[in-house]
Amino acid sequence: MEGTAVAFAPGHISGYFKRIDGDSPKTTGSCGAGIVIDRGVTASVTPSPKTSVIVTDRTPAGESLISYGSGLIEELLSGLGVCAKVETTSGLPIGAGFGMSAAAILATLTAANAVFELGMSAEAISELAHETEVAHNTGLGDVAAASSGGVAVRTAPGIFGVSSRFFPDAEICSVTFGSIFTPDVIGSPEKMAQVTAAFPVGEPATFTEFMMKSRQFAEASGLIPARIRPVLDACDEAGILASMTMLGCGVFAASDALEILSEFGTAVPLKVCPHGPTLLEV
Ligand SMILES: Nc1ncnc2c1ncn2[C@@H]1O[C@H](COP(=O)(O)OP(=O)(O)OP(=O)(O)O)[C@@H](O)[C@H]1O
Ligand SMILES: CC(C)(CO)[C@@H](O)C(=O)[O-]
Repeated sequence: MEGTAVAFAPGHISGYFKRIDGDSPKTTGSCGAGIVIDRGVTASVTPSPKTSVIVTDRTPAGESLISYGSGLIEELLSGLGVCAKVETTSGLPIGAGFGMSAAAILATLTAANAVFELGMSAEAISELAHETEVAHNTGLGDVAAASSGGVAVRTAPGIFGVSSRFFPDAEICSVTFGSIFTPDVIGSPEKMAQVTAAFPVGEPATFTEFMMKSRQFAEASGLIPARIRPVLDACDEAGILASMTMLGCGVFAASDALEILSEFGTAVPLKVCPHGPTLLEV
């Protein structure tokens, strides 16, 4: 095997969710809804005698090397029986509620599938990506959502749980102050009980309904960090719908809230991504 394959997978902002435990990682996941966003992870995969992973981010705040090595990606490749030099570049900070782990897995698998000619279908890639996320507690519903585009509503766990997708031409804006370690939250039965109790009734049919349900959920979930309260207040005052990025210390707002969010940190304009993982180069 020779050459390099490069793939992109979109990130995902989860607005609300509840954990559903099945009898295997395949049937475990979450219900909820979130936005598949146009920033995500680009992965380049080059066959090599030994696996190595370089994780970088190229976010609006600048570019930095995050780590040499990623247990998640190394385990994934070893499970496929291949060795490669992998470079992942995240367009948004890792751990901040933008679903970068799911995007990294989906992008790496899409590129590895091409360069090693593994013959996996898009469905098989999503299935393996979802099982990997759940097994590592790094996400529950991000893979199901980011396997395609739009605002994704999930009514069952796993990759077949998306009941609807809609594609608003919305200006979205986000600001983040750092990470919340996902495994600490989704691995805690106490936190998950409060999250489940906060799950909103009914499914959103419009972007406005999605934003309202997300905020209602965030308030009732007990997950809102004090650090983001002034940002939510400023959006409320300006009549802009906003909520917390699940699971990160950040806010996402509907409409062009760049000016307001920029008062608090580096604000990022985002769009709804119309597609899932894409092969860019092979
Ligand atoms: N771009 C990446 N490349 C390689 N590994 C990654 C990448 N992003 C995340 N990971 C791995 O996933 C682990 C957990 O990430 P985490 O789930 O907190 O991030 P996230 O998916 O961006 O956040 P969230 O689930 O809140 O949206 C990280 O510690 C890292 O090992
Ligand atoms: C658990 C979660 C909020 C973490 O990103 C997400 O995977 C989801 O919505 O299930």
